[in-house]
Amino acid sequence: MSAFVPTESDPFYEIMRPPPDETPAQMTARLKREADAQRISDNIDEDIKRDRAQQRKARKELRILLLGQGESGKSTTLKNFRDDDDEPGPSSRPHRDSNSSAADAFTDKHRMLLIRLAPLRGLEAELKRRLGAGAEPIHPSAPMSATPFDDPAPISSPKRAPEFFVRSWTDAIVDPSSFSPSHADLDSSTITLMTCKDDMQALWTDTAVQLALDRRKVRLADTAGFFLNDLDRIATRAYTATDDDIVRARLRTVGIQEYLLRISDGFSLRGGDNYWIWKLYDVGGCRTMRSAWLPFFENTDVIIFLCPVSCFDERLDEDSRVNRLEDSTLLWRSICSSKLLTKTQLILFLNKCDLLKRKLKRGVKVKTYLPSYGDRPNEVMPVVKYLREKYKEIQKQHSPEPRVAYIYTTTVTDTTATAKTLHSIRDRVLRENLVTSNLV
Ligand SMILES: Nc1nc2c(ncn2[C@@H]2O[C@H](COP(=O)(O)OP(=O)(O)OP(=O)(O)O)[C@@H](O)[C@H]2O)c(=O)[nH]1
Ligand SMILES: [Mg+2]
Repeated sequence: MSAFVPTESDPFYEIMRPPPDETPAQMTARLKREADAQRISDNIDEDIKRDRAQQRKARKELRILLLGQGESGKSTTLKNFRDDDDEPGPSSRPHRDSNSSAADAFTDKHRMLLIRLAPLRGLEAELKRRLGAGAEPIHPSAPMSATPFDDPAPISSPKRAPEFFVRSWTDAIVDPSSFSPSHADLDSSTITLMTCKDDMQALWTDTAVQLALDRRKVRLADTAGFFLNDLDRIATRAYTATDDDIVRARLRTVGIQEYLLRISDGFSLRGGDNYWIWKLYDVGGCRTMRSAWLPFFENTDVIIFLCPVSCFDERLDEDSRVNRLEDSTLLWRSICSSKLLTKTQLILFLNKCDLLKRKLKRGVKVKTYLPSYGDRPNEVMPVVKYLREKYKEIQKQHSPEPRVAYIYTTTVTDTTATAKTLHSIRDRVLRENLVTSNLV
């Protein structure tokens, strides 16, 4: 620890200035006194923090922060905290229409489809208006730090942050019936979608269109919020959103959102009276939003950090010069080394394993983008193992105090598998916090 050395601009300079005739021995003694005072002050801060944590735990309250870069799957993980037993249905691949026009040329038929589908542009604008800022694409910005929260200067109260939303836990538990036509007015958007359904299907299954997409390496089916295979089910009057639809829908998180969940001590969301309150904080992950994270570090018991492992060849939307995996690694290192988070339980999700599998199958080589991967096999298991070791090592090296590594490989759009992961996490988190709060 470095001792406090006053500068001339410091208001206490006159009082704290070393005496002009200080001998080396006096200086050593003074520095020791100052270091001791600093240590006592640090210990008091620590005690206050521990007391607050104990009080929260005595109230059976836990604060959990979801962190990770934009599109890493934080909000999707949150949706999985819904205690719903419905199995998601499998989605089918697009079948190509063998009767469609000549393989690789656009014709009058395509031009006609474009004209007939024009109302969808108006529909898109209307939906964006209703959904707000989260539906807008990010525009690339000037270079920004990956970890703006490392600079402790601009701490602002979360309550005063302009983009802070508080939601109740009933909002987090989405009621599918609220999507049914009896509740939602069958407005012009629904009607436009129904009217355009056949034309959208004709365009999507058209061989020339599919070939053009292949040629331009546009992989729509891998992109967020892909629903074109499900038009028959979705573009209808009776459409009700399924669990699978909810986790695949994409809306950027703007600012920080708070959700409250009641978690039973019996490790089930639908428990008896004996429950914990979990306060979950979902943050916007792109670089422009990360400075808002810092105020939430102070009293956080658990962090679930998402690293999308499929992103090794992708770049950030907000800064196209930055590789996504590198950004995620920088973030993880900074979270691990943060002094404010020394006592925080870190849970790492190596997410988007399904997309990693598809990408490797297409022949994209990890080594090209991550030279340190070397000559290991270009397959899912070795890639995941490599990243797991890498992230585990970062945690070990950078944590101010030793802590357990909780690492899960996930595909958070797979609600069945994620339910099992979250169940195991609930179990571990509750057990650990019951122990630290002396409740067992
Ligand atoms: N295939 C696949 N898609 C995923 C997975 N995890 C998330 N997604 C999709 O990726 C998109 C982004 O996920 P979000 O949960 O919105 O990401 P986020 O981290 O909340 O992003 P920001 O709010 O911008 O910080 C959504 O369309 C998800 O459906 C995954 O494991 N596999
Ligand atoms: Mg989000």
